[in-house]
Amino acid sequence: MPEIEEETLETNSRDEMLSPVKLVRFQRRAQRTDSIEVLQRDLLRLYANPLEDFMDFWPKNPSDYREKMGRYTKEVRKLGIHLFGAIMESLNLGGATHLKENFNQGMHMVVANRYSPYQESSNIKIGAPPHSDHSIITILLQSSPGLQVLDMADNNHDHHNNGTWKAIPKLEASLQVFVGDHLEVLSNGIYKSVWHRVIPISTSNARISMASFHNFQIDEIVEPAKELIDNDRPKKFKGSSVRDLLKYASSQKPVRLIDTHRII
Ligand SMILES: O=C(O)CCC(=O)C(=O)O
Ligand SMILES: [Fe+2]
Repeated sequence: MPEIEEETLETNSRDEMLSPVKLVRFQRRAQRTDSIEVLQRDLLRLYANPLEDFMDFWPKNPSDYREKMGRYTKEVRKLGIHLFGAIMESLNLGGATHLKENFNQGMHMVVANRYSPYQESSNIKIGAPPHSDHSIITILLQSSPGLQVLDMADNNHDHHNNGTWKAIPKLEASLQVFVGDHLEVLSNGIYKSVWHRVIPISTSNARISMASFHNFQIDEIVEPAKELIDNDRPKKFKGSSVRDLLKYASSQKPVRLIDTHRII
């Protein structure tokens, strides 16, 4: 059976999930069609909204880390807010100020992933197993290729075992934006979250990526917007919070929590 091992090296909060800094060696057994392998990466997770509440907990080394990371998270957050506004407009929810307010006050989690060079001889492979993100949107910066998304074009979205993996190229000076599970819920299934993975890479350099997860607040229940529910499109999901999604993710079930919350 799949299982997860997380080694927490540093933690700082009474609410474990909101611990402002967490350095983790993340290992997960991934079931491939013909074998089981252990996938590993190192990650540093930081919270970044409100920035002034969290920045004091961030690493101090190198000495310009907080300043540079602070600048990046501020800019990426502005972009997230801008994109969320555009997405709301695309759903004819431009006037739903409570949703924008929820997003503005929401959780911004930044995860820096390090995939060390992959050694042919090791039985531990370096990568990230197939998953979708818990976020509303994720904005990703990557140093080198390795990321793949599942093309669901001719596939029922409930079944992530089928479909074709497509490599995402690394484009210079660009960011990638992913739809996460909570946008699928909020949009009542109009936007679909992206199933993705990082395949073991065999370069001599480490691969670094920085994922910014934009969410509502951790205990805010996300439900399909009532404006998007009608006879033709009945309510598709029950509500869930980010905390629910994060807790469930660590239990490593093969389906997404939101799929267990499907009403139709
Ligand atoms: O490293 C990447 O490119 C993606 C990482 C990822 O999917 C995640 O942190 O959720
Ligand atoms: Fe991801």
